[in-house]
Amino acid sequence: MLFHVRMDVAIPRDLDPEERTRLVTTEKARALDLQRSGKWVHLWRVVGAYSNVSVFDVDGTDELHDILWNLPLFPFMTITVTPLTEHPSALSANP
Ligand SMILES: O=C(O)CC1=CCC(=O)O1
Repeated sequence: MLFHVRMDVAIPRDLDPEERTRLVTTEKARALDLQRSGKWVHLWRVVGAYSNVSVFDVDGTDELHDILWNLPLFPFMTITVTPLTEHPSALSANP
């Protein structure tokens, strides 16, 4: 199943800088692993915001929830999930 996910990041300004660096570094490593595994299909920065829009290809809502819940920056993100299905006018639906 495909899901569009928007993540708006808000790390507290007073967070210890070393902890901030550790979180961002581990988040990046996790994101790269998930992209290599094929679960995190797209990862785009939203222009002008500390936000991303992503597409995940996972077995279902439980797997997506587990992935998002375990992201290092999860405590500092507001996450909006939109399930996707093929549009009937998409090229992929009209070979
Ligand atoms: O910077 C972000 O948008 C949050 C994030 C998701 C994956 C990553 O490496 O950073």
